[in-house]
Amino acid sequence: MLRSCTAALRTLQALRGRREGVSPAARDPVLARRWFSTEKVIPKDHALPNPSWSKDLRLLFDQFMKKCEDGSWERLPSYKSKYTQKSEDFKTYFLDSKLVKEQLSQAQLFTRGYEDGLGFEYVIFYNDDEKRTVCLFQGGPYLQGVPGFLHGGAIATMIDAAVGMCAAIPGGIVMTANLNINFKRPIPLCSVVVINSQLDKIEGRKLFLSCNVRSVDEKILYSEATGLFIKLDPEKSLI
Ligand SMILES: CCCCCCCC/C=C\CCCCCCCC(=O)SCCNC(=O)CCNC(=O)[C@H](O)C(C)(C)COP(=O)(O)OP(=O)(O)OC[C@H]1O[C@@H](n2cnc3c(N)ncnc32)[C@H](O)[C@@H]1OP(=O)(O)O
Repeated sequence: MLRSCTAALRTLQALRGRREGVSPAARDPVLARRWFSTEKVIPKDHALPNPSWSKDLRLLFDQFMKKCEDGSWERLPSYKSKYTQKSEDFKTYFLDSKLVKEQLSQAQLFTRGYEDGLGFEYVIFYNDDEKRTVCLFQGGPYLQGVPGFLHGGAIATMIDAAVGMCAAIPGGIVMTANLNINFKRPIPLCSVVVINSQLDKIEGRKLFLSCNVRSVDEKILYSEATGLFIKLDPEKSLI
């Protein structure tokens, strides 16, 4: 655990050192391309391995990618701020266009706001026949609560995101109305856990889901949760 935390912190220090005294475009090739060329920037998909991923996370990732080959499972891509169809629909139906233009240009997904390895490293796989998701999650050193363990809010965030995706694929534009979590064992910082979520029932606009968080060898049950997600009504304002 300590070795992967140290590696993530060292990468951050190296990046910071490299940044001193250079212009933003000189240190960021993506930014440079945006400023100096008309070439379209391809947003980075964060649900793919990077050097901060531990051996456990890579092994599990490879296993699930194998399961994707026959089409029964699907890896869900994940972006910091790319506009997916769902988020565009959300903005169209539920947000004021002035607010979208003026205030959301800096916005990015909470779980993707950290540099590689320091915060939430995860990938979610979806099985449509079984209406369930599996999220492989490695919580980095900036998610600490009690020393050496993940903050409960970070665990809740990851559960919300994983269960939320399991609700959003069949449900469309949904929001969390209720999330009930039992924290049964503390999760060691920088370890890998598996978050299993499933859709239990749909009643009108209500989607009921359940979830458990386990160790890679499935021997430790870290948390259990249930969630209620509501499909938003485009006739109703959120504000
Ligand atoms: C998840 C994916 C989303 C995809 C879409 C965008 C794409 C973005 C891309 C990438 C996302 C990455 C993933 C992020 C994941 C994180 C998700 C979150 O954390 S969401 C933030 C926290 N949640 C809030 O802030 C909601 C605050 N609450 C509300 O705004 C309203 O309460 C809302 C919309 C949830 C429901 O309001 P109403 O007016 O539409 O519906 P009413 O009539 O109140 O309820 C409908 C039914 O549900 C029951 N209900 C509502 N809340 C309940 C509750 N808390 N407990 C029990 N029942 C409840 C009611 O009793 C009613 O039931 P009866 O139809 O009469 O049987």
